[in-house]
Amino acid sequence: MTDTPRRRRSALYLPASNDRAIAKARTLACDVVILDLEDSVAPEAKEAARAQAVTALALGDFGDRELVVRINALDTEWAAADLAALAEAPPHAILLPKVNGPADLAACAALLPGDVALWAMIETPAALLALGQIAAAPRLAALVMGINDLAKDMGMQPGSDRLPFHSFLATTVAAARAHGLGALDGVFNGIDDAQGLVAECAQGRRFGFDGKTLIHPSQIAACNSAFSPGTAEIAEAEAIRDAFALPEHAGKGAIRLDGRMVERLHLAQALRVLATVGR
Ligand SMILES: CC(C)(COP(=O)(O)OP(=O)(O)OC[C@H]1O[C@@H](n2cnc3c(N)ncnc32)[C@H](O)[C@@H]1OP(=O)(O)O)[C@@H](O)C(=O)NCCC(=O)NCCSC(=O)C[C@H](O)C(=O)O
Ligand SMILES: [Mg+2]
Repeated sequence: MTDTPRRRRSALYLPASNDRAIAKARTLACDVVILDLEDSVAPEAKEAARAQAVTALALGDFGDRELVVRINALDTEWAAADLAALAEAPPHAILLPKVNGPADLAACAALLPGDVALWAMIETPAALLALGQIAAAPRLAALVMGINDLAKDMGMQPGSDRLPFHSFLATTVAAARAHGLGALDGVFNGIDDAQGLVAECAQGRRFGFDGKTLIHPSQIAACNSAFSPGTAEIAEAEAIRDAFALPEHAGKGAIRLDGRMVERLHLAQALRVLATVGR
């Protein structure tokens, strides 16, 4: 199987109130642009930000980048107007913050234009307890970690290894995989900490995320690199593909390759890696 899901290595948030950032996003190497109407926009700028998001979407020119708008939470005074405005210029997906359970997603989906997907932020304690039901919601296409809000609501101190979050990172990826959804890791707040970013991207990849949400253009290159297969991974995938293609391995489920067992599930994984790099 060589299905190639959409690449979502790097998803850059930007306040929709910031027109310079919107213009810049059209030139950046991120896979996803998330126009934020929520926490990065001050209450007094909410209406202007919404109007700027609609204008940006109508103008387009974002190339292949997937366009997502994070609206305000459903229990705020702004959410209904956000959804109504986006019906005029629909993005690829709407990201709903502060999701507590599947009812929030159903309420949002009922107001969405037909072909717009729904993404859910996993950033409340209630969402962690309802992950399975959230992930099963109709029209949902991706789960996005919200580490800052989780840390706030749970009184947690993430630390550089994010140890208190490990179980949540793993169960979020499990919920996404069980329902065929994308899974994006949370943001790294240290804009000037390049080493810390590299480490956290690598950690997110080990947990199985497709990519990471970002807050600054300077974070994109490291993130794209961390969530792309490296030279060794590509070479290994080619070796597995080539080994299973040998006549002596025809019809075998498991073979020996370089001193270890390789099964057809590894072949499927290898073919997916190769598909992402067009081989
Ligand atoms: C964090 C920032 C406020 C830093 O801003 P600033 O110091 O002004 O940035 P620079 O001077 O370094 O900017 C240089 C140029 O790059 C553009 N820029 C900056 N950030 C972005 C961006 N995110 N996207 C596109 N372009 C960007 C600037 O406009 C400058 O351009 P130019 O003037 O033309 O040279 C700022 O980076 C920022 O606002 N970042 C995004 C913040 C955000 O969206 N936050 C919400 C998401 S995070 C979150 O909520 C996570 C989750 O919910 C949770 O709970 O964890
Ligand atoms: Mg948040």
